[in-house]
Amino acid sequence: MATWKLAGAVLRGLRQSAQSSVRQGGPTVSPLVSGALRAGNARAVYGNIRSMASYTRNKPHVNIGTIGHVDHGKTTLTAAITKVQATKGMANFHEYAAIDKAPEERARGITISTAHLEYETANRHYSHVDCPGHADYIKNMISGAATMDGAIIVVAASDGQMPQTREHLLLARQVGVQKIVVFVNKVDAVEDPEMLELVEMEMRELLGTYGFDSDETPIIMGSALCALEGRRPEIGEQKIEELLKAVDEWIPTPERDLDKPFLMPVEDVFSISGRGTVATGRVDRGILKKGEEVELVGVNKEPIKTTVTGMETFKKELDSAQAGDNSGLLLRGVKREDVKRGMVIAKPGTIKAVSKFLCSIYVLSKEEGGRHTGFGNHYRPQMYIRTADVAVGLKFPDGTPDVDGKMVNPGDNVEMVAELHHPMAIEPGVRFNVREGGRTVATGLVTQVQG
Ligand SMILES: Nc1nc2c(ncn2[C@@H]2O[C@H](COP(=O)(O)OP(=O)(O)OP(=O)(O)O)[C@@H](O)[C@H]2O)c(=O)[nH]1
Ligand SMILES: [Mg+2]
Repeated sequence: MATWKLAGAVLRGLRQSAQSSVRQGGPTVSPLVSGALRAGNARAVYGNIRSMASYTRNKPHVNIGTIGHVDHGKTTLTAAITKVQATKGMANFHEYAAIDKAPEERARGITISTAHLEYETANRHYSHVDCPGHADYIKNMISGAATMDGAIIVVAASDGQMPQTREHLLLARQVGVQKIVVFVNKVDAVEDPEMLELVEMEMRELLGTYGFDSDETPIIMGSALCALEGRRPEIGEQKIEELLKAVDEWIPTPERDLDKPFLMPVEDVFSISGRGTVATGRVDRGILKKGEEVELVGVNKEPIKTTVTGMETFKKELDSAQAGDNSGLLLRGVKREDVKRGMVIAKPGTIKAVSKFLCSIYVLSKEEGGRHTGFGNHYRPQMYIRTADVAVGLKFPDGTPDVDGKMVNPGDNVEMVAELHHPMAIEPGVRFNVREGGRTVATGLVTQVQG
């Protein structure tokens, strides 16, 4: 630990002279535009074709994705992976511009919405979500990460860890990602090999801080750009091979909850004219067959009843959607505007929309990127639950002495009562993040539903 801390200090010194490639935040996109962007991605999962191939479950399926600070090379790496796997017939090559395809993404050179794509290795079938690194779009990152079984964190060797390297590790952990593989990118742009060693030490320290295995986590160093451009295979293509091997070996195929009642949090929604509304997301638990009835739970007090008349994964037809699948469900008789990201699609009668619950909260310290000051009763931040984000009021439980004078300080663990602005599908054991003023300030767990 002591050496890591020291390494961190040395590295920070080194970096003062190094040029940072971090871009400044520009104007944010309007909700309308970002809605359109998201729908574009949902269409990767569900096509508008009536006759299509069926999805064959001949390999275990795992959901992964790229996370990390803005500009560190997540989209370039995603494109490079598909390029390398395409040469073996295990992927369709997605060019960089085909992943960041929205006009605003191209103009600003950043990822705004998540992009979903698929590829295979010899051992497994992967669904991959490329997340935005920019702090303004963390909402999209959280809902993308909520679908991952494991993640690749990309960190540029030229910059080392940056604010969203840390925040993404924290959020990934909090949404249930257990295992991470580190890709130290842009090694072509770094001349001093000592710099790479320091980045590795610093990343190991960070992994430990956020509850990941600091010693055993694989760290691969390479250049996504070289791999994509077919240059310097020793840091390009070969490193992509090493990365995929590490992902195959280090990220376990999760045990899926196939026996529990079906539940899928909605990540994206779009409509196909003449056919209906499609909701996409990663199935959390259970199995659903075509033609079965479901409920859309959340936002409204009462669920919306509907029937699933079609299901697909990456434009391939599914007979049933099961825990772990990244799927699109065609919903009968439901309007596009009635389905919202953050709702869940569940087996009827198995989960309720509630507004009020008891929770256990950990308030991040200043050093962890949290608040510098405490907060009191009736604190009103934004809560992120599964793929949802909703305004919340947090207050101390009834009977707390001196409620008006009581403060919760950074670094504290506290039990509080949460009241959501609108009801969501909540049950004990569900984890959430709390954000305010553009940063994550607390994480928590639902302990008891109150109504
Ligand atoms: N020198 C060098 N540049 C790279 C490498 N990988 C990516 N880049 C460049 O870094 C810039 C950012 O790459 P992106 O892949 O868009 O980064 P990102 O992490 O997806 O960025 P956001 O999604 O906006 O957070 C681009 O100009 C890339 O060409 C690399 O291995 N070496
Ligand atoms: Mg990107």
